[in-house]
Amino acid sequence: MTAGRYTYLGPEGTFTEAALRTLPEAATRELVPMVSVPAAMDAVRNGEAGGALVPIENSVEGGVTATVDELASGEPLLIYREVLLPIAFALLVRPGTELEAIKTVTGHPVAQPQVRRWLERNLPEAQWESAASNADGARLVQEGRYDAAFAGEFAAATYGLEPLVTDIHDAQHAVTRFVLVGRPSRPASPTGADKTSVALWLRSDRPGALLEILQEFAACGVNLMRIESRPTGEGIGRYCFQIDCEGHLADRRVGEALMGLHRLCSEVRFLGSYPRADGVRPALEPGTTDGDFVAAAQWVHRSLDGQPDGARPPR
Ligand SMILES: O=C(O)C(=O)Cc1ccccc1
Repeated sequence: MTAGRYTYLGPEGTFTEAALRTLPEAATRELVPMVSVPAAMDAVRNGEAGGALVPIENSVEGGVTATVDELASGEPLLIYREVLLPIAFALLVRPGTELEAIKTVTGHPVAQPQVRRWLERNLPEAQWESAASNADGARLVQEGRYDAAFAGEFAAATYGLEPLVTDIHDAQHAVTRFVLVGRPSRPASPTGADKTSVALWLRSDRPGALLEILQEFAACGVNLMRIESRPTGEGIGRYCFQIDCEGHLADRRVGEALMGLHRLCSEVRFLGSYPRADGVRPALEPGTTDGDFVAAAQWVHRSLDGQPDGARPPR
């Protein structure tokens, strides 16, 4: 039963797997590790899996480009959930390896900026090589390709390694955000603490084009949580923007802002409205509640019907 299957960035022992296992429904699903983010997402596109968990951004390094680009291209997928996971790395080695013997280290490219200072201080001569994921780095150490890998301490047992150093993180409170994507269908109902993601392409390259987009959010009182630009591959200066904002598409202020984007952009791809992992409810600006938008629309209709509001003194 493929709908019950969830893929994730593998192999076994990634932070992504740890994040996936925090979801209650993971206990009843078949969890299938994939070799890359695109492979995990394509399995959903072609119906082999009902969902995929992939890393999307990190509080130190920013966007995970493979995920950001996959969401903007190919068959559309929607985000249904997000998971936040605090990240601390362990330096995993084959049993008996000592720190002085380490000449090569590996890990996911997003891991490197999170351990850079630790490496400079403790292994200044070691050569870094990127792996497809942190657990894949651990697998490569097991195979003898590298001397050490930065990964979750929990990955050690899976690959017959031992944690030589634990709790490595240059920045305190480093957090990675993961998203559960599925084929497009109705977004989950609003919870009051939601987030909405879109990808957009500007209609033309002219002064103020991006400002016009941002003004739509500002005018509707919608707070932005992430904005990222990615090259489209169509030439220097051609960008796709991805934006996360507070609120659900069903919230009037969000719907109005996105309608503005639809008018202004050559393309807007809705990437989902889903509950915020931190459960934080937005602080609304005066005049931006659902009731305010409904009252404004009713006022327009009353005016068109020849029933203006009660006599107000002219200003
Ligand atoms: O899930 C993993 O282990 C990954 O390789 C992706 C990643 C990279 C850095 C921090 C968290 C997740």
